[in-house]
Amino acid sequence: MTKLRVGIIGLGRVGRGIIRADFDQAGGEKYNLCALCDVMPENQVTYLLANDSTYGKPPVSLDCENKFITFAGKKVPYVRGDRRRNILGHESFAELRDLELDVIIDSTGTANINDLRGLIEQKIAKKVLCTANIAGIDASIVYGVNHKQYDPLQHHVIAASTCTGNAMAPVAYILNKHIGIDYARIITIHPALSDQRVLDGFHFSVPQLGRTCAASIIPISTNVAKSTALVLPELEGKLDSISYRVPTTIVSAMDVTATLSRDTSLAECIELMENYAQNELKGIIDCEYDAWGHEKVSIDYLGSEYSAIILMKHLQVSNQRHMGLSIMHDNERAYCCRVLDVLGVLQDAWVQ
Ligand SMILES: NC(=O)c1ccc[n+]([C@@H]2O[C@H](COP(=O)([O-])OP(=O)(O)OC[C@H]3O[C@@H](n4cnc5c(N)ncnc54)[C@H](O)[C@@H]3O)[C@@H](O)[C@H]2O)c1
Repeated sequence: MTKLRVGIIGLGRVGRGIIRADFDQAGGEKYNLCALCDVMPENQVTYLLANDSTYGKPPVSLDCENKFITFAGKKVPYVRGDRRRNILGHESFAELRDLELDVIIDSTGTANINDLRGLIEQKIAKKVLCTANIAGIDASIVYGVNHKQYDPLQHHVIAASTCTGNAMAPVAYILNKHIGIDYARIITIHPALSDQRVLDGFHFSVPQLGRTCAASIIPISTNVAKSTALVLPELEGKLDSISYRVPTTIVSAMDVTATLSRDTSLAECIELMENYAQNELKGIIDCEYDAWGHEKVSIDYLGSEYSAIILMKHLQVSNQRHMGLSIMHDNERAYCCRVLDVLGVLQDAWVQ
């Protein structure tokens, strides 16, 4: 099978994480990486790829020269450009067009739907895969939950949902399919992200994200309820969510309290989760039973590729209808692995 020609715009935590996940999983051979783009100069991107404060050194040698980043000897064209300033007709994007990409991943966090459709209209790529659920996309895909609904003829601008959407949706899918969810409140305890300030300062849209990130637990609204309902529309209106940003760098926790639609038992719920973890959602969810009788802490899940790790000791059912669920996930690593999985879905269904 011909490998898709893939480009990535936005080489931040997620953009670089996608490249790294591909090298870890398949020596960089899963897809044909043909273009990289960010506002940074290529030597800074290379420096950040080679020196990752969270994951350490990558499993590949890196180098750079004018307009190329080299991975283990393979030269990948690098385009320095700011899509916000002038994507359409801008010289740097003409360079991208010449690379004849099949799919471009947008992991900038700054795109709107017009930007993304523009990439297709201007023939920069045939499909766009975005790392956020922005308004107006053709489909949001959570691998393991709704990836079989991908339709290459209808879906051109696709999102691989969000990190928390990928953690919540598989578990919600299991519960809703077999027991039913009347209502759930989802609390995410999320590590700091690059949209926060190191010290008090200006934040263009959420003032509390402008507060010193290491000094506070910062409550903010989050889209995890919406992201889950996007792939499980039957849950629309039944979910609420809030996020607390905490001063850690990686691994997110999720605490869910759900009212179920029928009576159940802890034993039934354990069996359900175990069954999916070993079969239909193998590699996507994991049931965690501690280490030598001791509970792990968030950093112990660094590098985990599971979308959701269910802390089985904290799975609770009370009064047969109320469920408490604790989940952990490596918000970068697991998400980047799912982006690769969604790319695989696009590749398997490639018709152009
Ligand atoms: N960090 C996570 O855990 C995580 C997980 C899942 C999804 N996401 C989503 O992925 C997106 C990126 O998140 P991130 O954490 O990697 O952010 P980041 O700030 O680390 O990276 C964004 C990168 O995009 C570049 N960029 C921004 N605007 C650009 C433009 N107009 N043209 C070219 N390059 C541009 C920036 O220079 C930066 O390198 C966000 O939408 C975020 O919500 C993040």
